[in-house]
Amino acid sequence: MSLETTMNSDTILKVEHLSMKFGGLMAINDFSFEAKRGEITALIGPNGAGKTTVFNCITGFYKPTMGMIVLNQKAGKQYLLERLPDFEITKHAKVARTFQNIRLFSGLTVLENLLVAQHNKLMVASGFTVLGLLGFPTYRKAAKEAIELAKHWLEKADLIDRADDPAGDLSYGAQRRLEIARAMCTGPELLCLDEPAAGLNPRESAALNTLLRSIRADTGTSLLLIEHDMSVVMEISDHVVVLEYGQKISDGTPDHVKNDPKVIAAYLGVEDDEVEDVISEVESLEGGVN
Ligand SMILES: Nc1ncnc2c1ncn2[C@@H]1O[C@H](COP(=O)(O)OP(=O)(O)OP(=O)(O)O)[C@@H](O)[C@H]1O
Repeated sequence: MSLETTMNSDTILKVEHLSMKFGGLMAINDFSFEAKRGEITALIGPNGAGKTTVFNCITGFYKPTMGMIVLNQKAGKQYLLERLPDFEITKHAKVARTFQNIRLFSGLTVLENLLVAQHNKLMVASGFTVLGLLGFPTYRKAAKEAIELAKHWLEKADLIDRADDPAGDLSYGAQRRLEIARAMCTGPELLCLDEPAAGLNPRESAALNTLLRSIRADTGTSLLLIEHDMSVVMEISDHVVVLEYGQKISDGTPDHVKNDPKVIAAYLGVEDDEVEDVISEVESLEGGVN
């Protein structure tokens, strides 16, 4: 489903008045934010704040109780994601995602995982017939291009030397990069990453940051990530949105959010009326250190 509305072309994603209710629990309550094209936007917040629920609404795994989610493609075509089934969100709106738990085909090789991701393209080239098996020229050309694209992303993810190894043999950090490479092979306009740094050691975390930065620099893909690792968030994000109990409590640059009293209070778990005390304590500690 597509529509034409006036929207700033710099905006890739606009979430408006999103609410999601599970029985009596209001997991997301009137949440709005925008992600800019070509930027890395991070969605952060304490455990249970509603981050994964927002992701699931954007990627079609949940249908929100209320609200609108507009995906604004580079060419100007817009999609109301809350009305689309998940496979159309991937295929037409060009939103790809990774999961908190790695979901690779562990028995297939690293390269094969990236070719499976391009299955749709190859099926079209085969005319949905046995032409592929018979080596029809259009299919051969598409298959060659698919391998080239896979190799490109294996280079970017620093996995080219492991192309023929089973994906299950890779280290945890390498599997995370493979998942991202696989998502990039689908040519997404928006890539949603659910805790990409979870469980990574500092070296793997640095390799992940390099990959995400190169995606931002070299492709038109915008990134939206949920992340608990603040060093990753503060280092690579252009824009940070903070959720607490399903509501937005802060929105801005990493520096703005880091110094926002509401965010400090949310992470320290203090009540609103204690925020000022916490801030002055933090400031006096900072004064002491400097
Ligand atoms: N399918 C569901 N059914 C019922 N409640 C749910 C469901 N999914 C999430 N919730 C509830 O919604 C709230 C938000 O959960 P969510 O997983 O979105 O938070 P989160 O910020 O991603 O947390 P974490 O950082 O721990 O992953 C929680 O109270 C959770 O228990």
